[in-house]
Amino acid sequence: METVTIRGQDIAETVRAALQYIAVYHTPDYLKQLTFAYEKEESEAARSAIGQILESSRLAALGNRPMCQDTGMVTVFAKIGQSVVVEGDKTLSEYVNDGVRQAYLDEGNPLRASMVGDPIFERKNTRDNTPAVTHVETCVGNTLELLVAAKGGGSENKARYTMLNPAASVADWVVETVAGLGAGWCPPGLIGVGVGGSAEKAMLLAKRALMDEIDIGELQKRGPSSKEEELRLELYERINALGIGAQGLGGLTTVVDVKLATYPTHAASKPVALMPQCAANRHAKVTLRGDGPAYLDPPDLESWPKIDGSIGTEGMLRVEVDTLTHEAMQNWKPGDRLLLSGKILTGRDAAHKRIADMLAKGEPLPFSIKNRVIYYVGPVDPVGDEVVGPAGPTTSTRMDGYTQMMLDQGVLSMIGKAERGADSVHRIAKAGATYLIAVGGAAVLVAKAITSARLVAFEDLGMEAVREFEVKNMPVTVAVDVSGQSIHKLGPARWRR
Ligand SMILES: O=C(O)C[C@H](O)C(=O)O
Repeated sequence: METVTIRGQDIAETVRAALQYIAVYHTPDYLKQLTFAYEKEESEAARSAIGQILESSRLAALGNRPMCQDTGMVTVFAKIGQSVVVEGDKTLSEYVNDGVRQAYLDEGNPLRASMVGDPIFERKNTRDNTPAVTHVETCVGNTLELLVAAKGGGSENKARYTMLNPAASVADWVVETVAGLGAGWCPPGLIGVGVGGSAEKAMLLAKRALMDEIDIGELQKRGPSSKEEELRLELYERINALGIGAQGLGGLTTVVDVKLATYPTHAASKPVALMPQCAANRHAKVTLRGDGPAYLDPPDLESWPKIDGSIGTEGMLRVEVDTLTHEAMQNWKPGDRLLLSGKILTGRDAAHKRIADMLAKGEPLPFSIKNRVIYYVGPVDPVGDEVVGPAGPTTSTRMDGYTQMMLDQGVLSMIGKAERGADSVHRIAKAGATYLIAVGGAAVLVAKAITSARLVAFEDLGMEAVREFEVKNMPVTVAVDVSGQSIHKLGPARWRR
């Protein structure tokens, strides 16, 4: 076979372009299946959440801005032909990292840098989203195939693994595990299941499977032709019957597909990995052939579903957060939809830890939390005339350990996504506070409600710094009310089948 030389800088450029592309455009198969889910959804809350995700996706595509504020950790599956020579003085992974750096620091459409260099101690943001996680496999041939993905932290955090006994049921473990995941992985999405091989192989199988085309609709129509397909259908039905629904609000669709990949394994083993994929389903395949960088064709922007994903403000309670009191929150009930206006503070993982460290040392905080509303968010940097880039909520359970600390500081209400832990719910109710949710995955739409943003503290934390947002009619839903009732318990219980 003829040897082909592929320039390292073409690899970097291909990765750059692919990352910019997938940050902005949902894949057509996901859009199609999500639109189908939207059309058949009977739960009003879940239908509204899906509508907001679809509308936000359209705005992202039209405005060339990221569909989600979490623009992900880059994962690349590279398949390199044995007759390929990579020209340059760096490794393939280093060229991939060059592409990541260029994509995330793009001036026209900067993506959010989420990677921290040292995962245990300092956890300092690398500021350019490097490094990527690159898996390289060789094959016979003279092309380089790159499967480029950018996976959000919320769904990656819900990856699970087990070693089953050989006779145990894969389906039962998967369904039970999904039932216990909560909504931090931002359903409706996909579940990838990898079975077999060794422990690490099963994880890779599950992740790689997520990037196969969404085809459950066709599979349902034509019927299964293998045991694997039967298992996919069973999982799809059983997971959706759990009633978790969009954002965990309770509804008909929790997964838009279930992907399965298998590999031979040891007679004593049955490794099973479960990998959720959030609504920001971002991946693309590009092939380099030695004739320059590979680019993806721009999608037809007319092909985005024209649904009424706008927030119908009818029946929604307008709330002025600057004058909000405990008494005013007494009448809020789980599921109530509010439009917030006024000034809210932002803060997420690193800011909460910084606050805790300062309080432990007896240091004064550089801002007051008393009677404030805090939004768990790490926004994308703004461009042009934006005041802030896409700014959807992050998973609130990670802040559960700080709930009492924030309540002691006088916080009135917290905004995030997904359920709170039982202990947090109890503490929130005891303090007469509340917990609200915005729609994860509708980051562009949420950002439209933010009219100004200013840095308040902890600038060194990058996207995790504390900011003050002025919002106008920011749509949120009451998730935990002052009596400790939770929409994430009530909703799924109602829609479980
Ligand atoms: O980091 C974020 O902004 C969100 C994160 O992906 C999450 O879902 O919790």
